Amino acid sequence: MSNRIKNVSSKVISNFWAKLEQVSFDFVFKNGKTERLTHEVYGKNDGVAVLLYNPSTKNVILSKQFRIPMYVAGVKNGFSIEVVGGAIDPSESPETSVIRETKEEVGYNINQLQKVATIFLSPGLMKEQVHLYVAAYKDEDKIEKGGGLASESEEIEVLETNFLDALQMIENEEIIDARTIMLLQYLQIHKLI
Ligand SMILES: Nc1nc2c(ncn2[C@@H]2O[C@H](COP(=O)(O)OP(=O)(O)O[C@H]3O[C@H](CO)[C@@H](O)[C@H](O)[C@@H]3O)[C@@H](O)[C@H]2O)c(=O)[nH]1
Ligand SMILES: [Mg+2]
Repeated sequence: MSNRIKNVSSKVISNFWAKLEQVSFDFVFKNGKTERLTHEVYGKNDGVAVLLYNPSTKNVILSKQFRIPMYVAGVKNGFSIEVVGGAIDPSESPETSVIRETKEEVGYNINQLQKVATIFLSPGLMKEQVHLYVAAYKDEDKIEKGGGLASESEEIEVLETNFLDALQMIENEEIIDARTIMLLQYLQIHKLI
């Protein structure tokens, strides 16, 4: 069963924000037959996402922003309710990236991160791995307005939401981002809030 993938080559189709490659490879099927396949692979740096939760007030911090892929899919006018997250800068560790994204997007200063999982969001298309975290916060940790970076044309609305209301938003399909659903359910399963 070893060495079933041979002669891998890649052609860059687009390299705008992230890279779209056409990857060709010989795939040896279980019956021993080899076929040359070409698949598209998309991705940039790996990503992070974090759900902030306040054990005292039972609130979580979510964000709302425009997502063009969602708009193109004809869903929710493109506005998505999500956890904090984004692409890791090349010089950063995942943890440093979470702390920076949290400040930029929602204005909180967090330091205690709890790792939940590393996931592929769409393994048939994307090579990006996303490192998921939860982090407890207090009201005093709010140090900036948040809202995203104007220099990157980000416009992020910060939503401080009761945890049970957030779970209800999964039920009624107001929240449809996979990372956000996973992390809300993680809090619920582990009774962290
Ligand atoms: N996605 C994307 N973003 C772009 C593009 N051009 C500019 N941007 C800008 O680049 C910034 C990316 O912000 P981040 O917070 O780093 O990323 P994100 O959009 O929140 O997260 C998305 O990408 C992550 C990294 O790949 C993913 O981890 C995450 O799941 C999500 O798809 C945003 O300001 C966005 O407007 C583009 O072609 N595509
Ligand atoms: Mg982001």
